[in-house]
Amino acid sequence: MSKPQYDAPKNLKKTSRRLLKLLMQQKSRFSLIIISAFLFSITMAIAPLFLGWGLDNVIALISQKNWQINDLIQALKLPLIFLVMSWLFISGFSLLQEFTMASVSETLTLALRKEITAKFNRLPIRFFDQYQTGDVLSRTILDLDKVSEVLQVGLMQLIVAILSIISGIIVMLYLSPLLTLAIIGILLVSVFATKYLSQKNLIYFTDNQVTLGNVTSRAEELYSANLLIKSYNQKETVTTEMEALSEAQFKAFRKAQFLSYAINPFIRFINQIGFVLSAVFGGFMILNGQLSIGLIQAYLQYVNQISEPITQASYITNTLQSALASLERIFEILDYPEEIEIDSPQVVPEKIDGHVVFENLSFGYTPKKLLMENINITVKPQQKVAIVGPTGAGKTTLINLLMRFYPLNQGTIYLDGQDMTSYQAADIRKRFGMVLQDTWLFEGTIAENIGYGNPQATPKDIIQAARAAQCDHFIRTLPDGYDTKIGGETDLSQGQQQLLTIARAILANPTILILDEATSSVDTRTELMIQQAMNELTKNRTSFVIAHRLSTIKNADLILVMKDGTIIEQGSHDELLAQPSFYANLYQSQFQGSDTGVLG
Ligand SMILES: Nc1ncnc2c1ncn2[C@@H]1O[C@H](COP(=O)(O)OP(=O)(O)OP(=O)(O)O)[C@@H](O)[C@H]1O
Repeated sequence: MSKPQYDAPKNLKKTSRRLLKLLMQQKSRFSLIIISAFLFSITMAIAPLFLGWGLDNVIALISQKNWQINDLIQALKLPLIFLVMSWLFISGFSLLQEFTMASVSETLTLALRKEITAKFNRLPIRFFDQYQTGDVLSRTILDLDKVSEVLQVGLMQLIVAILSIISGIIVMLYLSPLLTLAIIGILLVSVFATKYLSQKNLIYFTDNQVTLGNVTSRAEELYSANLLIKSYNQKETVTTEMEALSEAQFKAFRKAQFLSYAINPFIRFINQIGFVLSAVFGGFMILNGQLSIGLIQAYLQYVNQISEPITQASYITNTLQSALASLERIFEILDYPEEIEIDSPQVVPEKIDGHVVFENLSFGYTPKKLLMENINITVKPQQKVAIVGPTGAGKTTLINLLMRFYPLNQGTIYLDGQDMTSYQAADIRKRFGMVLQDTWLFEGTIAENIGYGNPQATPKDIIQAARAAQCDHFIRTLPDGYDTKIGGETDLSQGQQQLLTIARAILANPTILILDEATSSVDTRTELMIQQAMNELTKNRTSFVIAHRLSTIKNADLILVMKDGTIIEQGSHDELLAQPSFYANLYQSQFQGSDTGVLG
């Protein structure tokens, strides 16, 4: 897994604008939040005045000598009613805005998640070459989670904090401008302290995320390569490595936690200094008759009420920034250039003969370096093409180009005389079937796995395909037959898995078939069964086989011999052997006298 980057966003303005645009898609709910937060802050700003009013009424009453309990009730009645009402409003608004914000954030996250999923289907293979699986997962899971969490909590807090600060300061300025300016001065110190500490904290948290990422990806490797580790006796090395990574993660976590717990008490201490100073100055003002006791008590409540949001706001802006950086990483995937399709594609004809022509084809994975140049191949309908050549020769690349996984630098591939790019890639790919060495079976029943490429297939069709692929017999010996679940208790051998994928391809009934013969050795009987199944599969359709077995190569109508990215020879087995050739050399060195040699 590549290291996650939880740094500041590269383009703060642009990303914030884009986020706002996304939020504006839920305009009514977002407006409700703003209105509710506004009313919440106003009520918060007014509430202390009611308490002050009540307190002043009580002080005025007890300074008279003859007062009755009824007088006290009268003095407190109205202020208390207003106070209770304001607290009810505050709770109501708080509930409303938090609930609505959670729903806005979840809707936005769901929309992003759906957009990413849809995007994956449109991304070119080049994207998957460029980004590692771990990186993509961390963007689509961790980053998205972070955005959702920060939006839900952080954004709401920020909106409320800003509005509370503004409304609080307005009332404070009204009560005592001089004292308010002094308080703001002290609070600014705590703002800068918070900003500084939370930035440091973010760095520690980033470290924590990175070290956690390292531990996770190493653990992932350990599980998947467990067999390899055991067979190479690497247990100790791996354990030491894992311990070192876990140790580093522990240290980073401790640092991050310590600072995050230390920030609040420290900031609260500075704020308390502001509170004490206001109390002292307030005392003088009461003595000088400038303010009543009730109003000073209200004023002190304001100091508390704005100091918390002020420090909170400076803390949240950092968290928001890191969420914006996460969002940027998600946008990077969403903005990745998609497979280029022509504007008005041709409809793929119902019947395709499978006549394939590569004409003057050139291709390179990077624009600067060409791997293949001037490739010309003609394959007649229902021919079997064997592609052979040493490792890295370009066999897979040729198949990738046929499947339109990469755009050509030059040249054209024709299918039944029609330029393949005149069809939509997804439409034309439906006519191709692929059976690769890495058999892909998903968690589900055997029947579901075979029926994957043909949703309309009946159980009878599935059994028929399994028979043709020589796997009906072994499926019936399994505890639940075709309903046996793969991935649980049932472990299938490599050969059995290969047979199932062949059955799947037979059922999908593609016009053109791509086969990557397994190089791994299976027992002779299974090998024979696979061979028979493959023969069944390639019958009556054009097929391209990355061939490793001599029997396949000998039976092929056309052999393409590849070396260093190019086709150096082509012809039938007999044609190629009839003259001195690279193929003849390969054949003599690897196959003569044996029928089971492996080529490529
Ligand atoms: N996605 C890629 N990006 C860049 N270069 C690549 C990519 N895939 C393959 N190559 C390079 O292209 C060349 C041909 O690779 P290719 O996989 O087609 O060979 P191959 O004949 O199928 O090999 P093998 O028999 O080992 O599978 C190699 O030099 C390889 O390093």
